[in-house]
Amino acid sequence: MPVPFTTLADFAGRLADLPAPDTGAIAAAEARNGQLTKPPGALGRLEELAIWYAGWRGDPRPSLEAPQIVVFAGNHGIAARGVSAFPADVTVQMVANFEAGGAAINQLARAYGATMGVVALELDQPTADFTAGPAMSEAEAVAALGAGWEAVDPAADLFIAGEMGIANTTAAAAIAAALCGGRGVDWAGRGTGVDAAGLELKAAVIDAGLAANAGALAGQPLEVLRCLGGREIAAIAGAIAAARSHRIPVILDGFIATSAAAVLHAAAPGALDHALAGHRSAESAHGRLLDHLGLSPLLDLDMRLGEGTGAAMALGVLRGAVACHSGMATFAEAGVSDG
Ligand SMILES: O=C(O)c1ccc[n+]([C@@H]2O[C@H](COP(=O)([O-])O)[C@@H](O)[C@H]2O)c1
Ligand SMILES: Cc1cc2nc[nH]c2cc1C
Repeated sequence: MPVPFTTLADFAGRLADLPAPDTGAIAAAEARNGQLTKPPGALGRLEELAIWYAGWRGDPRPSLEAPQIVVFAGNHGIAARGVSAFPADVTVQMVANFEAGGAAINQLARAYGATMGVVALELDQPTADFTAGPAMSEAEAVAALGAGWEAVDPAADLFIAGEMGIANTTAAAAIAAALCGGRGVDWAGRGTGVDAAGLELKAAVIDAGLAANAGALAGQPLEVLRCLGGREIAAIAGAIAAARSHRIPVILDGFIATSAAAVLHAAAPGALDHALAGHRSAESAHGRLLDHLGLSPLLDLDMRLGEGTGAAMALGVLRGAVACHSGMATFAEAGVSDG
């Protein structure tokens, strides 16, 4: 899909003009839900999910046939500070693994019938170390937002953005601190499995990043993304916005994907109305970030892999919700007494 912005201000303008769900489809889906052969409310949250999906697809009896998963990969200058349990080379190595079909997300995409693509973002050019200044120039941030925007297939009927980037839990935590308040210690987690000393180091790196970029951060969510984010995080923000422009519902993955979503929420309240939280990651601050966004995760499976894996598991739940809503008989059709 062609990229309709060339500056961060343009992108902010797109966020100010987002489509709403189809209220007629929501009303008709609610009416249908009330006639299906089950006690009222007996499918619990599945009912709310199916009605939400119907609204965004503009169809009171929708199908979910073309889910798309894209994994965005980026490298981070702060990786050189030792904030991850793994070396930065793992990012490019995992991209090869995604392309060969050997990663967890490849298996889950197949299991739940989604297409799966990988977008590697300038892996040989890590972002700048944000403890010394902005991670990205405006041109770099816009290019990454645009790569995410372009990756969304307008024909998809559900979108999941996954990510891969050694050190990106530190970037995500810095974004969360800048947007929600607090310090490094409040948002740093174990990521790929750092020890207690690693956790302390992460908190210090986040604090240094907040201090080094303080001038740019105040009240400017897209500046937070540029100064503290990574290319894959910016690409996820661009992809979530592109999906919204096509009324394609989104399932958010873990802590890093949610930090990208949080930037959109801060820039334009309501920008995440087409997104649901797929799961709560075991990354310690993820639950708090979801609370800040007013999102209630569908699953809590102690996962902390990223790649889109938690969201892919939730796709199975959404598929079930839509199948029941659109496939069940009504009381009248089935000749069942409706009490
Ligand atoms: O999705 C999550 O919540 C999540 C939590 C912890 C780690 N990860 C993944 O692990 C990598 C980042 O961890 P780290 O320790 O290098 O910052 C990155 O590739 C993420 O996909 C992902
Ligand atoms: C092996 C490995 C796989 C991953 N997938 C997402 N993040 C990851 C981090 C590591 C270290």
